[in-house]
Amino acid sequence: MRLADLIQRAGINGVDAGDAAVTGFAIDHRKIAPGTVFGAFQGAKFNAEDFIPAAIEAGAAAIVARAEAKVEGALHIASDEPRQTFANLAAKFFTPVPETVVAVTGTNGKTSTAEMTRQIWRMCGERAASIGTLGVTTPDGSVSTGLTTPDIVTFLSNMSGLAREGVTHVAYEASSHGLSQFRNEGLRVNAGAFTNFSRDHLDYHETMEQYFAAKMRLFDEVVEDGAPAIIWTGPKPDEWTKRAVQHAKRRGLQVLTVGEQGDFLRLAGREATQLGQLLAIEHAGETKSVKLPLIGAYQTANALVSAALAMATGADAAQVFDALGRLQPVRGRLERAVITAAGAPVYVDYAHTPDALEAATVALRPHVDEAKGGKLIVVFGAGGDRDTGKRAPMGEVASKAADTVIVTDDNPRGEDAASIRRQVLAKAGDNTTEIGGRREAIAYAIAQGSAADIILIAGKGHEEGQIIGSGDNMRILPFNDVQVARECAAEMVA
Ligand SMILES: CC(=O)N[C@H]1[C@@H](OP(=O)(O)OP(=O)(O)OC[C@H]2O[C@@H](n3ccc(=O)[nH]c3=O)[C@H](O)[C@@H]2O)O[C@H](CO)[C@@H](O)[C@@H]1O[C@H](C)C(=O)N[C@@H](C)C(=O)N[C@H](CCC(=O)O)C(=O)O
Ligand SMILES: Nc1ncnc2c1ncn2[C@@H]1O[C@H](COP(=O)(O)OP(=O)(O)OP(=O)(O)O)[C@@H](O)[C@H]1O
Ligand SMILES: N[C@H](CCC[C@H](N)C(=O)O)C(=O)O
Ligand SMILES: [Mg+2]
Repeated sequence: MRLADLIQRAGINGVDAGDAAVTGFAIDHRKIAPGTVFGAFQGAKFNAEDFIPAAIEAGAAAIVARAEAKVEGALHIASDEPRQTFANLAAKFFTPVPETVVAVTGTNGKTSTAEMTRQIWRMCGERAASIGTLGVTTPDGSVSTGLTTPDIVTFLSNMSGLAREGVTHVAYEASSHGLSQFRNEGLRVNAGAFTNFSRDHLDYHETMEQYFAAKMRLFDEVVEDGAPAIIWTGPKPDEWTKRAVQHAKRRGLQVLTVGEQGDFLRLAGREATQLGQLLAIEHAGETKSVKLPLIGAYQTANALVSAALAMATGADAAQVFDALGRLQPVRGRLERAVITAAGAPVYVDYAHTPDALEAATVALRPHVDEAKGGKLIVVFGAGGDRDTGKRAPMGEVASKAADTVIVTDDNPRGEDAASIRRQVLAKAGDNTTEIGGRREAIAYAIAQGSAADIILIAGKGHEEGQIIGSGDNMRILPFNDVQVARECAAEMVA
């Protein structure tokens, strides 16, 4: 492929690439082969501009970097926003791409929504895939990628790989890190969704304003002109929701609100049943009744946003409503791991923000048999090397929402686990106990649980390991909450 053609198609002016050919794209200088275009970005740990000479030595055909970067011996594609320019250029190389691509952002619910959108499409007969925290899920299986948002080269090559395998519909999760680092764009995005906004990741974004601005790049820049913007609006739309609507309107997108206050899909009624929820949904002047086979208000929210994404990109409404009734649970999201010998149901949930802990406990509270003196028992911790300011609010929320709370460890990474627990405990009430080892904490909760109780193990969801240490000392010890809960329940019987 000729570099000059890619440059022209990406709308980059003032660069003469001559006859140079392109063989690939890389953002890591160690992955350069002759003919590769190297994106040399300034990162949190490295300034890849330092690796430009080595990249050229290895045969880089061109370097996308700031104008100030020193490039000698290869074409310099200079840009004020090298990551964005690189994404746009690479996207012209990695083709074809799936016909229908949608992106989901928000603090909580991105993975669930991307995954449910994939399921709905599949039930509508499309070959669909999703990309996010759970990895890449295709019609043929799933592969874990480690990060919610892969790097831009992996993202774009995955997209074209999926298209080549015949996948026509992809829903991907646009994290704030990914959006602010231009890690998932360049290709046409047909619709975008915003689930909700609350505290998280302030270690990286510093302020709520900056965190919100990162998310709003989805509506401001990433989705195509005039695209549908699906926005969740709960019973009382908060300021962030209103601002998301403003962003979408300002860009001229087609705003489709969903929820108790929604215009496109209005949640007119929601009743908890033993195994799910009975929903009344208004759409296009008609009210449909849907038996959602999942519990918890938050799962209704994600299911409806997914339904709207599918409908807004061409799926038949009747088929979508039918699919809602057949949704499969999303791994690690209010997943019932086991019922103990004493009869206590144990749920695993990926809640790792104050808002998510609230949502998960609200979802489970109705299942506690209060008439029989049942308790909601919650085990959770907060991750190391992540937003420290969310820790005390998480402890406070859990101790208010649950009857018994056990604060334990969740991926301490490079931090001292005991110090993280202390921060979580700062505003927690007397109903809170501290047990460092996560297995011991889970065993303790399970030993307490009776048939009237509900046990919630929060924070790790689908994760398969406990991350301890950082840098060269980082280790991932195998750990899966569902499996450990089952083991602890079995040990009690033995
Ligand atoms: C803070 C952060 O987001 N970092 C991500 C970011 O790194 P960075 O650009 O700052 O990279 P860097 O390590 O400083 O290196 C700068 C550049 O030098 C290059 N390099 C580096 C070394 C070398 O020898 N040669 C070389 O060329 C690197 O490839 C990179 O392009 O870009 C990298 C590649 O795209 C990511 O792997 C990396 O994720 C790190 C590992 C990470 O932990 N990220 C987490 C926080 C994250 O992004 N999480 C969100 C989930 C959030 C959520 O779900 O709520 C996600 O979307 O996954
Ligand atoms: N719509 C929602 N409203 C409030 N809380 C939610 C919502 N959806 C999910 N949650 C909570 O957030 C947790 C994580 O859900 P999910 O993995 O779908 O979110 P995410 O946005 O992808 O998270 P991450 O940022 O870690 O990738 C759930 O286990 C639940 O506790
Ligand atoms: N995507 C989130 C996941 C957090 C999960 C929790 N188990 C933790 O380690 O904090 C993050 O990287 O912040
Ligand atoms: Mg996710």
